[in-house]
Amino acid sequence: MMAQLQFRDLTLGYDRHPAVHHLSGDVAPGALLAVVGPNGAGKSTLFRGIVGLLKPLAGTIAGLKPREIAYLPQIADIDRSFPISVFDFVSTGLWRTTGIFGGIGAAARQKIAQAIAAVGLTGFESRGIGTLSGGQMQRVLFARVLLQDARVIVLDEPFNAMDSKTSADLLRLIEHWHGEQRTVLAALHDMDMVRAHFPQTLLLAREAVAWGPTAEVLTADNLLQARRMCEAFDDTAATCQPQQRSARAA
Ligand SMILES: Nc1ncnc2c1ncn2[C@@H]1O[C@H](COP(=O)(O)OP(=O)(O)OP(=O)(O)O)[C@@H](O)[C@H]1O
Repeated sequence: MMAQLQFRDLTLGYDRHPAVHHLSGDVAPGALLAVVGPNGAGKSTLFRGIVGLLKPLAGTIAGLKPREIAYLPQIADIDRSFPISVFDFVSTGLWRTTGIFGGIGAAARQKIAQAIAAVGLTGFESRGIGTLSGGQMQRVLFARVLLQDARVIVLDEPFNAMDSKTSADLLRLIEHWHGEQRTVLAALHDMDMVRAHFPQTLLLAREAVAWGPTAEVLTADNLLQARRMCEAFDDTAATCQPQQRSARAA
């Protein structure tokens, strides 16, 4: 089956400084893939590349177009001072079908209400997003993803600072998406959760340390190697020139 996402010698970064380096691999349709690694390993950077917020410095990402992918950014990346209600924020999940200035009809309103209900926030529709707790805001982000109805879903630390009830509720939603054969990628730090619920794992430390079945990836050796590689990585290094790359591969 055709891969849903294909990375080929992908380098992503900022101001010509690589943050994800020479990543190659395929994400199969229906995969439930955890992306793990120490702080600064490049997980968010990879996700920004997948959803088109960052252009590759080198290499390629092929497969679905960014607008076909639903993205849950890290909660810290959301400007919650923006005066928008829960209902209106969740409704932006329909932009792909309605356009930014498209009207919202009765059927769409019902879908939005259903998405808000599915994450347990009925009654919060007219609240400003700035008045929500962190866990409530995370549920709002999930409702927006739900509404996008995308084949590929990319979740950046979806369980950050969340109580166990909220985590369990949202994990059920992810498992439901997996049951519907959607492809889900999630950046996570909780290795017990990854081992229990995510069949595939990519361990990242600027480069891929290991990628495959979770039990084979999350070994003590691989985790130690990932930590060492992140600590040793030179944040100020420039992107490799093509001739340097082929010399490395030789
Ligand atoms: N907007 C940016 N401008 C410059 N450098 C950035 C930017 N965003 C991230 N970086 C750098 O890119 C590297 C990878 O960061 P990234 O946020 O992708 O890591 P991460 O694995 O998601 O980390 P964490 O687990 O802490 O969220 C880090 O060295 C970081 O400082």
